[in-house]
Amino acid sequence: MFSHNTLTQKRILITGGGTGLGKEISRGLLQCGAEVYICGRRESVLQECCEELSADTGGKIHYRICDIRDPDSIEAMVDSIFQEGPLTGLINNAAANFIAPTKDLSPRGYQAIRSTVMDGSFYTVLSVGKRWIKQQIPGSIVSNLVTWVWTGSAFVVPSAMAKTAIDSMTKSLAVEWGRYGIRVNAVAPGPFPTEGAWDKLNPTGKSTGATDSESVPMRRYGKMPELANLMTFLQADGCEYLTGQTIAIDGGHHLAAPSTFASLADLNDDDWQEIRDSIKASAEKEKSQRSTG
Ligand SMILES: CCCCCCCCC/C=C/C(=O)SCCNC(=O)CCNC(=O)[C@H](O)C(C)(C)COP(=O)(O)OP(=O)(O)OC[C@H]1O[C@@H](n2cnc3c(N)ncnc32)[C@H](O)[C@@H]1OP(=O)(O)O
Ligand SMILES: NC(=O)C1=CN([C@@H]2O[C@H](COP(=O)(O)OP(=O)(O)OC[C@H]3O[C@@H](n4cnc5c(N)ncnc54)[C@H](OP(=O)(O)O)[C@@H]3O)[C@@H](O)[C@H]2O)C=CC1
Repeated sequence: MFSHNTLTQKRILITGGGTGLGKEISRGLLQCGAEVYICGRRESVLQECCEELSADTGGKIHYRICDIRDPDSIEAMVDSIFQEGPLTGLINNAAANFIAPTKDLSPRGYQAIRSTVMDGSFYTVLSVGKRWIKQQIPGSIVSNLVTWVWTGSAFVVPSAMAKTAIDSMTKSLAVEWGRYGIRVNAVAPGPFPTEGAWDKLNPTGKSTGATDSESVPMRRYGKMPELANLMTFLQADGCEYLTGQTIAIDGGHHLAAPSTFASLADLNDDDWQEIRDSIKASAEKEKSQRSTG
């Protein structure tokens, strides 16, 4: 779809780029000639991802350890990247999520999601955007959202709220920063199975609904190269007039309900306990690998 030099001269930071969708988007950007920076909290995961993608693509990929909930950590990361040369693009992809009945959420549970998805994306945009404005460099910001920005979703309320906030940031900043040549867009994927998301959203196989491919009009999950191609298009030159948009890539899912977790209302307390235990086991495994945060 694109040539190997579509993104030559582009230097793109993708948060949470060491796993899942972020890793496959990184692969796509590298195949088109971009230099890529990824970040996350687990050094071993980032290191392995860089080794694998550089061997597979021959492209230039670097990592930074960073907790995007901490604005100082972001500033240090962005500063060190700009010392090697300015970025041309930013992809807000890092996120946190788990399914839970909202009545069972503690303030800390809500904050864990909000601080990553809403605050983390905003802090990163601010850190990169203010440098672009000061240095008079144009740039492309793309946030990885979800179709719940239009539909909402039960049982993942903090995620739906925080993603919707970033949808609003996308529209607002497209206007405020248009005069600096900074484009601000977003994508809203439907289901693209990853270990990280499925461990937190369908841990026991009982939480179908949003994660069920049969309810997608195209009767299949998204394929990673499809999302990587959309991200490449939004980071490439040629359609700079495109800004302030959130583009769905979901096989028509949100136009043909249920693309949400509304159906989980049928689960009982025992189901929810089993789900919570399973999510906790996945989160603890990831935490034991963290270098920060
Ligand atoms: C359209 C179709 C699309 C199809 C479907 C796809 C939709 C995609 C939309 C978005 C998808 C994603 O974002 S998927 C991304 C998945 N990846 C991740 O989540 C990676 C990052 N995750 C994490 O860091 C952790 O898992 C997470 C728990 C969120 C945060 O870790 P922390 O160390 O910061 O926090 P902890 O101390 O463990 O927990 C903080 C509080 O949260 C509570 N908590 C933790 N798990 C809980 C649970 N299951 N139920 C209730 N509460 C829970 C704890 O009890 C704590 O509260 P107290 O008890 O009060 O202390
Ligand atoms: N999979 C799907 O079907 C869909 C996914 N999405 C979106 O795609 C994105 C990627 O999800 P997916 O790949 O499935 O899930 P993953 O769990 O694989 O990705 C989340 C990434 O974010 C990083 N991360 C989480 N918290 C922080 C933090 N505080 N600081 C820095 N990095 C952090 C994680 O790394 P680490 O733990 O090392 O910090 C991890 O690499 C998310 O924004 C998600 O909402 C949207 C719609 C559908």
